[in-house]
Amino acid sequence: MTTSREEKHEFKAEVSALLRLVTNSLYTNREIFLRELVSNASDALDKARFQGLTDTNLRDRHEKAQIKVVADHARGVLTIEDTGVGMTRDEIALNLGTIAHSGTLKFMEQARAQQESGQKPDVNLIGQFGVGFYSAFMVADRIDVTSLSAAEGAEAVHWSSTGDGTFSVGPAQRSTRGTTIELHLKPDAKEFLDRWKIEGIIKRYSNYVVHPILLKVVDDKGNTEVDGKQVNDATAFWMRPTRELTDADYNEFYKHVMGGFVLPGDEPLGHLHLHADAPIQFVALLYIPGKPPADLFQEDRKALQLYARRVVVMESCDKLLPGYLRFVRGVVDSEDLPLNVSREMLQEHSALTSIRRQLSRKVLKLLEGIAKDKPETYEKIWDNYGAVLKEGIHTDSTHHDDLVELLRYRTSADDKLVSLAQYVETMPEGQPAIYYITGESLAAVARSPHLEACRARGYQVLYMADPIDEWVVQDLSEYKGKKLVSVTQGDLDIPEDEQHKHDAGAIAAAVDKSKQLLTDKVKDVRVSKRLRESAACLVDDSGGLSRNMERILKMARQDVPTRQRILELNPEHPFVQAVDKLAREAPSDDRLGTYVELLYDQAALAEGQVPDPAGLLKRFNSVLSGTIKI
Ligand SMILES: Nc1ncnc2c1ncn2[C@@H]1O[C@H](COP(=O)(O)OP(=O)(O)OP(=O)(O)O)[C@@H](O)[C@H]1O
Repeated sequence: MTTSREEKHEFKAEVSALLRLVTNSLYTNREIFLRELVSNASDALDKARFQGLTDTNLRDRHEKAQIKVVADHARGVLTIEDTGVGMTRDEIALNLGTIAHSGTLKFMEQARAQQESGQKPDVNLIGQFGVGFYSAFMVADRIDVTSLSAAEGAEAVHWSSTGDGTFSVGPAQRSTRGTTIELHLKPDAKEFLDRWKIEGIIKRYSNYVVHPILLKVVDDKGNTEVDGKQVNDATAFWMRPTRELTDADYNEFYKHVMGGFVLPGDEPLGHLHLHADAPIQFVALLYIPGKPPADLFQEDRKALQLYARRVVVMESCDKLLPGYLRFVRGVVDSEDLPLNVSREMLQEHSALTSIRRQLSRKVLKLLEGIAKDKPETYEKIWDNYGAVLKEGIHTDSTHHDDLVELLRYRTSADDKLVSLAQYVETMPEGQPAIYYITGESLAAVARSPHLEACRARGYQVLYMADPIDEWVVQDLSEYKGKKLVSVTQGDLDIPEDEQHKHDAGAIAAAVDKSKQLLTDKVKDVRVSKRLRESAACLVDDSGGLSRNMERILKMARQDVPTRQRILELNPEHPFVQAVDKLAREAPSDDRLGTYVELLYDQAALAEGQVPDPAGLLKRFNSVLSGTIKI
């Protein structure tokens, strides 16, 4: 709805809080405000270009796409102007007064957490949270926005605020579509009128913006000093031939892809620059980010940018790579995509499927190459994205074998990551299977008694501590003819060494007594082949859900029944032997109940669980008091 009156509005509470933070406490890196406003202008130009392809009624359809930055020393005003889609009255009040998405809150949470831990809130990442516009209040004590929407019939609108909790919206004069943002610079921010400073900032942060950024400078007497000098490159970086580009160039463009800024030390761990001709013609420039993007596990995460002949057609297109490669960021530009269709139709276009097929293969090849030639870099990739990549084992049967070769695990041998190929190569002679253990964390699996027999035989056990590993092992029953065997499930079939050979009836009395006394706690009791030092452990049946899987499903609020487990006793353990002796010689001795319970307690404790702490203490003390002789 349009109205000719000037109206005052209050910012939504979270915007006010954000503004207080931005205007009062952040004085490092103030220059990023320009990057944010230029990026908004560029987005608005992209939108206009895209809408103009299908909407013949769009205002100023053939208007030249450009961004103008005007430094007016006489007025003390810095202006950023674009010929983009503009905003209607309703849009301006919504976009610059409330928050259409949850970005502000997330940004505030992060800033607050930084403040609480004694750090300065990092304003640099403000753009990643979708609240970049407000960063302009770091340098301006008043902002005037004039905009004319490209929509048919829209009227020009003026927005103004001093960032103090309110803003006003009213009519304006403007004849061509686009947006002008006037920053009335604070007395201590006049440096942002300096020509060289502005050029430096634009080159640093916005060089790869594909629209020309033109600079005009007016001196303090009102004379034009510079008129319309183009400051940025304004070329599509990805169209340049690979042979002309250096690693430094690629790293620069990486910053652009990541939204203009990356944290210190965040250099891409690899990149892929692909010029493909058949069956679809496209160029892709993809990066493996040095630091995991914050939205990696969010539904609305960013994906690759899709261009059709240098025009952005989708800011974030998740059809170009499978979900398990979602950490890859970059640009895809195709000659073969129709420009004059809706976004929905584009999403379903067959060219995307073909591009996705090629990109998936190439990214996996890139990873394979890094794993082979730069194992240390690959370890970083694995630590950052291994849990995401593993999803592919379960979801992508086409690339199953390639993905299996990319798997890395820490093992019971040491802290190094190994591939399955390395594991098999270094297996001692006679080792019949590949052993693994799944659990809640690396620390938890490392102290598990289930590893004892494998350790004693010199067999490495793969540590699987990501929830997704439970699905991986379901889809990977064997590798190079060797079965993958869980050390926590089933009757572990490890060849026994001479020293530890014992017959199944070795501790028959202890086993029988435990079965009898623990009927409501365990499904069965048996002699263990996997224990060497510990007295007892709990194992799962072979097949069926593992204990860890049960835990994961319960955390995901799925209704899974708790299955009873099997208690295994170590026939070489003195406590087990003592219980066995007592059970044979005095089967009705009252103490047997306590001892057998204690065996069960130990097994549960080894897994970090104490089902009955009070009972455990009582049992513990009754045994201790019996042993201390004064
Ligand atoms: N120059 C402009 N032309 C048209 N719309 C604009 C312009 N500047 C801002 N807007 C609108 O205001 C909204 C809020 O801008 P803001 O910079 O705060 O966040 P954002 O642009 O959504 O996030 P990000 O900067 O991370 O892309 C934008 O999404 C856009 O709709």
